[in-house]
Amino acid sequence: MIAPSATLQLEVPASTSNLGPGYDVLGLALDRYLTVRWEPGDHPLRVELGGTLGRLDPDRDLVRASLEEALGEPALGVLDVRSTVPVARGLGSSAAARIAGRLLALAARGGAAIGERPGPARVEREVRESLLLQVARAEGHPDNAVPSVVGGFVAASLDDDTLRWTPLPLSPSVGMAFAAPGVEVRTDDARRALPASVTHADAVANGARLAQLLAGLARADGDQIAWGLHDRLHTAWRWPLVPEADAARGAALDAGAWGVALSGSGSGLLAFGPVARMDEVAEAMRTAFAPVSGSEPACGFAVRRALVGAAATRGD
Ligand SMILES: Nc1ncnc2c1ncn2[C@@H]1O[C@H](COP(=O)(O)OP(=O)(O)OP(=O)(O)O)[C@@H](O)[C@H]1O
Ligand SMILES: N[C@@H](CCO)C(=O)O
Repeated sequence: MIAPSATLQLEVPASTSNLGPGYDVLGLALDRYLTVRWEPGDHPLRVELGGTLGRLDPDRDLVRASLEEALGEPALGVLDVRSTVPVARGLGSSAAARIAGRLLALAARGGAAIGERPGPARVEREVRESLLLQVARAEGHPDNAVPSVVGGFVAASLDDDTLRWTPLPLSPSVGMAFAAPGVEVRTDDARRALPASVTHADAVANGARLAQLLAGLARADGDQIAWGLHDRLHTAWRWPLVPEADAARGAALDAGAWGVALSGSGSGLLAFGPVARMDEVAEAMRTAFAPVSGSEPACGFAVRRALVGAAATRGD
């Protein structure tokens, strides 16, 4: 049984993924955060959940499960886990939780990953690559894990258990807004909804859109982004899982967005447009989702890219 020698605290940014045709490849860290604090103690680990995690069962917390899996033994003390990332809405909450648990385990074992210096401490390179591989394997895809650990906009792939990733340019003039209905879409379910194969024509068309999307995002070309967001690998099968998705996309476009894609596997949508329009776009989408009755109210907010990935933060 193990507890940290001093309080450990870290934050992990949310991530949106796919961005239309970049299925299982494109990922972007966003400025919503999972914050975790592990305090020493000599009693069995007590988990306290807050923010968007308040409805979850502390006994089945994914941060704790990842921490204890990585430790290989039970943890002691108090684990305070709170989040501003909506759960099962397409913002990579599960990847963030897995990253947090593994980073805490590394720090408790004396790894230099986090917690040794005051203020933000980035993850060391070797530790980072190993962590990325573990989380990408656990998730089954790398497009949430990579941006949440390294920050920014990335392309990532996990082929034959080899992880490759590269940063990508994103113009600061590209604004983004996220909104989701009150119902969740679990990634496992959304992956099961996909066909086993797609046509050659669809694969070619997707590559063409992806290339245009990346060029458009690099230089904030709204028309190019709008054209590039059309996807033929996953969206057609998942869009029907999101109630009022057509209404929310229409509302976003009416409010000035260039284009809209599923965020991750849904149920959230991510809109792109001029930075100055994004509060209104988010509110328009949220309003369109509001009539959907679910476990929680609809949400909507403008988002910005998070340049810094998972990092230690100074405790109180
Ligand atoms: N801290 C946590 N503790 C326990 N379970 C969590 C935690 N964070 C997320 N989860 C679980 O992860 C699941 C959501 O993960 P899922 O991969 O389906 O969606 P997501 O990661 O929020 O979005 P996406 O993968 O589409 O970007 C939920 O079932 C939720 O219970
Ligand atoms: N690329 C993954 C992201 C899920 O967060 C999917 O679309 O299933």
